[in-house]
Amino acid sequence: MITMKDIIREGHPTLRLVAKEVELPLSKEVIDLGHEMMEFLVNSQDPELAEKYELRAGVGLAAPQIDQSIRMVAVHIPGIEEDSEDYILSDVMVNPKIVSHSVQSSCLAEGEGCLSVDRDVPGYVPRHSRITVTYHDLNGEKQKVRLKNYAAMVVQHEIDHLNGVMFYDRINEENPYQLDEGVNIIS
Ligand SMILES: CNC(=O)c1cccc(C)c1Nc1nc(N2CCN(c3ccccc3Cl)CC2)nc(N2CSC[C@H]2C(=O)NC)n1
Ligand code: NI
Repeated sequence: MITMKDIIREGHPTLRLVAKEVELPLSKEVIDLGHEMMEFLVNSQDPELAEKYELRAGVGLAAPQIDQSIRMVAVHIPGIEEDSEDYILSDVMVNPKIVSHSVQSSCLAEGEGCLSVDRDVPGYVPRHSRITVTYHDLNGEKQKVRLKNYAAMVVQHEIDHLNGVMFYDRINEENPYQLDEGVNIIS
């Protein structure tokens, strides 16, 4: 199982690489890795398991974060309602591609955190408010999803990892809480 020791931290060169496209059909190794990445997110959100294995909670994980420079991310985004079993989005995305996006931008009101960044980096991270993403799932099926709000922020954060981009690259250096005209804040 993946634990925090498998997650590389900022400064590790792999985080700044452009990850390679995954060959189709998917190999057993890639499929197994995808399931392990999803298992990490599920475990990290379970209070007992997170404590037992000292996992930091996350809703997204990109393969480069476990030093595998391939284009695969896992997202496991719970509904906001307490203890609701339904998830806004839970899937492993192979070769995810943003095929269209809104002109409008949004950012998370509380900023962003990253499992590869062991410090608090305050500031708004402006991203596309809405995105349409195509990807292959672990069954090799082509998927197309339209995302907005929190899920759209998370998926863009993870796709950034596939292009060597860290969330703080997008924070305005002069004024981290700079808000351009029309940027929507998601709380
Ligand atoms: C600096 N301020 C902040 O971090 C921040 C501060 C407040 C609110 C938000 C909303 C913030 N922002 C932020 N909060 C999250 N979590 C909220 C808590 N949650 C979680 C925690 C415990 C159990 C189950 C779960 Cl579900 C895990 C996920 N996650 C991300 N990101 C950025 S996109 C990828 C995603 C990620 O997984 N990061 C590790 N950002
Ligand atoms: Ni991250």
